[in-house]
Amino acid sequence: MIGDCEAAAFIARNGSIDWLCLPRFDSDSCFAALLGEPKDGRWQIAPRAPSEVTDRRYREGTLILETTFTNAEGSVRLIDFMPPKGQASDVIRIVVGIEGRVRMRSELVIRFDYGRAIPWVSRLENGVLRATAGPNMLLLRTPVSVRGKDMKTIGDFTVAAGDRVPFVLTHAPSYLPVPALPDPFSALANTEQFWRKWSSTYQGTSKWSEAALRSLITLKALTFSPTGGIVAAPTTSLPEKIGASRNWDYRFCWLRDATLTLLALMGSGYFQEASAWRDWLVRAVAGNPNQLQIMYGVAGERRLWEWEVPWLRGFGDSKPVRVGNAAHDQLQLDVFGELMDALYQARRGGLPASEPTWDMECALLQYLASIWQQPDSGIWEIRGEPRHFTYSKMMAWVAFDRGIKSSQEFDLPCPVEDWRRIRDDIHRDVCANGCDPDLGHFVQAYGGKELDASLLLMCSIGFLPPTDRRVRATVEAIERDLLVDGFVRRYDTGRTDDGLPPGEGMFLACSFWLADAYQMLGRIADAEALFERLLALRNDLGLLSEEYDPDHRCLVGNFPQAFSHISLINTAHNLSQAEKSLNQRSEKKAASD
Ligand SMILES: OC[C@H]1O[C@H](O[C@H]2O[C@H](CO)[C@@H](O)[C@H](O)[C@H]2O)[C@H](O)[C@@H](O)[C@@H]1O
Repeated sequence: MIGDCEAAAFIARNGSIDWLCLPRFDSDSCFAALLGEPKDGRWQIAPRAPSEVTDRRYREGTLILETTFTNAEGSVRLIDFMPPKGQASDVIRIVVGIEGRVRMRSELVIRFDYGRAIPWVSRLENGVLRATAGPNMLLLRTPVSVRGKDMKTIGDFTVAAGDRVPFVLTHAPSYLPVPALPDPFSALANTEQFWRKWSSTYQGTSKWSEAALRSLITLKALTFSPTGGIVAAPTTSLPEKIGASRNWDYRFCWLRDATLTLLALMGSGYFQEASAWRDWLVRAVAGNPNQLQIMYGVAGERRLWEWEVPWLRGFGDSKPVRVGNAAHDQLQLDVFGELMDALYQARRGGLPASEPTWDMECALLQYLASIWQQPDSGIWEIRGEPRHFTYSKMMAWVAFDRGIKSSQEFDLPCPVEDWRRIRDDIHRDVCANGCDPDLGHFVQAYGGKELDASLLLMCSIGFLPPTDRRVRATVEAIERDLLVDGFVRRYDTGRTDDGLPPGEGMFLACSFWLADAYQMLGRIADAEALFERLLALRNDLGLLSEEYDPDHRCLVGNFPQAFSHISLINTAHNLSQAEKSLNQRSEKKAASD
């Protein structure tokens, strides 16, 4: 992935940009080969003769991708990046000759509207190629001579050691004048400086700092900088099981994912992003609390209607390809808890507020008081009948708990006696109905026997201490029933009616939560071993998707997913804290001996 903090492009190992939506993450795509075929739009730059990728990496601390191809003719490096967006969105590709004389080809297939709209291509006086379709325009500038063939734009060229051949692709509205196109070499220097400066804020010193920093850079890339909104992932419909139908559009801002991002950013010293997100949140949820949505568009849009794209065959034939997300109008009680917790943590972290949020928080809790007893769709957004999910109720408890703490610690007025009473009622209700007396552990939903990995969070949210026998029993039951190859399923899709055919990968965020639960239970060696195994699942560039398929040994689901990267950062911090305290304890002991 490369990106400009407003959109992201995905580059395959064969040098082909197979996914790109411009100018926003959630715009219609102009390259959709990832979800279909090359004819659905892509841009490949690669050696003409068969070659191998001998190296692929990000420049240190940046989102600038370098891919090195080697073949019998020599070796070239392809540098791909998107400069932080200025007037227009640009994708810049520079081919650098390393050894020999390598014959190269650029093959550009522009298809707007998710692969459907073939643009009208013309050449401007200055040699720039212009592709126009409806409201969109893409401009290509390169010293390479390009020609049209079979509805593609082809450019053949040869690169000798030391040569640098640039390509600049710029998006702009078709009804505006052609924007100034950037100089590719100074754009490279500026982009490198931008990311290096951003990365230098992170002061992590543990053995996991490098992994955490890569995840932080990924979260930054998922942040829509004009508004501060954070998308769950920049892709749609990458399947949770190859060939199946659990394919969703993640190019929106979930309150849950984004709130956890806020905490991970603040914990890593990134207060500016955290504060931009908090301001986004306050704008998005402003209004009547009974209209609160669980997700919004990057600028706070509310209408995220879901539709299917029948002409795209889907990644690995996984149909349907969906745009929009019907989960946007579900009731998910946990988001109230995540919101109240984030705003409480923001206060504790001293995050400056652009607007006071306390009145809004009071209104949210007043509304939650009237609905917490309702069934909901839960953290996993089931599409079956709403139920009384145990974790949703625990998070309703969190909402009141953090409201009370905010009021007490920051001297904010509230009906504290009422809130205390409701908080305690919810706790009693969860312990009475969410914990099965025969099994001795918590269960997914009231009255059921099923397990759910969200229950792993009950200690870290403060609902019960790690010493509680029901907590230990729940972790042990999850180890027994939800682990496959040591990784965690969120629930058993064969036994929980989620409205969908069963079968999906191991949920990576839940696997990190198990490592956190181990750490809280004092099982540090287990926690570290699981964390190391999870790190090993990252692709060669340090990126994680939503899930992992242990049978096919591949990442599945949308990519890269904020939820997975947030969890990685949090677990890295938890484990390094645990190591620090262990070291301090042994130092103290050594001193007293
Ligand atoms: O699997 C069913 C649901 O999957 C998606 O939701 C998941 O992703 C969200 C964004 O990262 C996350 O907040 C949620 O907890 C996950 O379950 C999908 O967006 C839903 O529409 C779908 O029902």
